[in-house]
Amino acid sequence: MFKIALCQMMGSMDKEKSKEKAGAMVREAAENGAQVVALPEMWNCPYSNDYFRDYAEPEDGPSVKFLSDLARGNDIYLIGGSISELDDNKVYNTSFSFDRQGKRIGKHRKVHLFDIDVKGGIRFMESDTLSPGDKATVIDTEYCKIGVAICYDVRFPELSRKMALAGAKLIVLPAAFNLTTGPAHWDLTMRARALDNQVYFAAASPARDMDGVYQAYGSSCIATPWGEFLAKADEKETIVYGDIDLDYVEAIRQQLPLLKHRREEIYK
Ligand SMILES: O=C(O)CCC(=O)C(=O)O
Repeated sequence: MFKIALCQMMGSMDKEKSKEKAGAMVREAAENGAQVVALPEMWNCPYSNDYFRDYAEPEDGPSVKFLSDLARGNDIYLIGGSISELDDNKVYNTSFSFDRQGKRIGKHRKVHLFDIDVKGGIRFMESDTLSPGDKATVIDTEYCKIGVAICYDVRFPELSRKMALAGAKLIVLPAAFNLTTGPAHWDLTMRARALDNQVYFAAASPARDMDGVYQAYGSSCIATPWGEFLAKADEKETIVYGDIDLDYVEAIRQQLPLLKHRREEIYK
């Protein structure tokens, strides 16, 4: 059993201000007993193609160092949301993870870029500025294996399934849905990924800023392996907490052996 905290923080155009906010929320979560803490997608960069390149940093840049210090200083595992990462003149939407000593234990580049055009709703073309990652990410912690994916990645069940088959009992998703697809699909998708993989599924969103360049849906949440919500935020700045019970994962997997009943030979 361990406690996870999702920091639903209000972003800012000012990177230093975002760092201060992230630092304060992670500290508060650790003081409240969280052993694993997650930040949202693009927590230090406005979520817009206009800004990704300007705010991008290399993996040895100050934001990654800041996250490592935050993990070590608070003695927690940190899933560092995602930041805009610059590598070889390409920009990625990347999540870095750290152990209690601040050692980097994971790096996930968003695999599925958010290119959609919903009539009367939202058009967004991440691929105008971002490049995709090319692998699934599962990190090792003293509690269990944790899968890490980013936002739109959640819509591709194969990725979560791959992480579950690689041993993940918890999947953490830094995410920033919007006011069109959020109300329609957020709850359903998070619960479905938890249910069909019999994992805890924890999604960390930014708080909603109606004056910002992007209005996030908020609703950071933790779904159980039974497909229910254990905790869920509204759209305001807050920290969402939940106890991850690994015995419960095993119990559900025994009682309803979905993962065992798979017929891979038929799906190929
Ligand atoms: O899938 C969606 O509806 C939202 C995805 C998104 O906002 C993202 O990938 O950043």
